[in-house]
Amino acid sequence: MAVHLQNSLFDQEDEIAPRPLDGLRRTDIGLGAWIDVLPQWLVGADALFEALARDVEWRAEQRVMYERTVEVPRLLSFFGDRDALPHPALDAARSALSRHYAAELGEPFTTAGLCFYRDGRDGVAWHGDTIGRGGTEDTMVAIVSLGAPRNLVLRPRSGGPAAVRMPLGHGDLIVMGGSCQRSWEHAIPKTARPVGPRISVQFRPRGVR
Ligand SMILES: O=C(O)CCC(=O)C(=O)O
Ligand SMILES: [Fe+2]
Repeated sequence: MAVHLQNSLFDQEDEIAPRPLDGLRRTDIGLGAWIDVLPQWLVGADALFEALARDVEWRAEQRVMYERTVEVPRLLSFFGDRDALPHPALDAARSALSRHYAAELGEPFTTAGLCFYRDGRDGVAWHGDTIGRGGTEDTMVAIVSLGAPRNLVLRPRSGGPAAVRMPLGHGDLIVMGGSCQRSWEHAIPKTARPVGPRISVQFRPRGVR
C-alpha cells in the first residue's frame, strides 16, 4: 500500500531512530495504573510510516458480533516473539524500551502488534489487553504512534465516561503500566473529523495480548 502523509506532519530526517527515553513523564491515573508519555520519541517517523504502510502485509479481519459477521475497523499485522520485525527501527525501539523498563518490568518487550487506521471510520472499541496475563497481572503495553494524530482515551473498567484523553501524534510514545489493562479500558474513538491514516505499533511482553 503506498500512502503518503501530508507534508505538514513531517520531520525531514532520513535516519530513523528512537531518542533517549529520559524525557518520559509518568502520570498516575489511579486504581494502580499509570501512563508514561514521551512526545516525538522517534526521529524519522515519516520514513518509518511510509515503509510500514508499504511493506507490512496488512490484513483485514472479520469478527462475529451478535451473530453477525462484521469487518474489524482497522487493518492488522502481528509479529510474535520469534518473528522478524518488519523494520529495523522497530528492533531499535523495542530494545530501547526493554532496556529502559528492565528493572521495573522484569522481562523484555517481545511481540509487536501493528494497526493501520485508514481514516476516521477506523478505530478500536473500549477494551483492555486482557487476552493473556494482562487480565490478571500488572504489565506494560508500549505504543508508538505514527501518522495522523488520534486520541487514545481511557476509562475505569468499573464504568463512567472517558477519564483520560491522550492525543497521540506522529512519533509519540505512550506506555500503559501497572494494572492498566485490567482496571482500565482504552479505545481509539472513531471520528467524523477528516483525519489521515495512522499506524500504531504496540510492544508487549510475551504472553500479554
Ligand atoms: O492504536 C492504538 O494506539 C491502540 C491499539 C490497541 O489498543 C490494541 O491494539 O490493543
Ligand atoms: Fe489495546
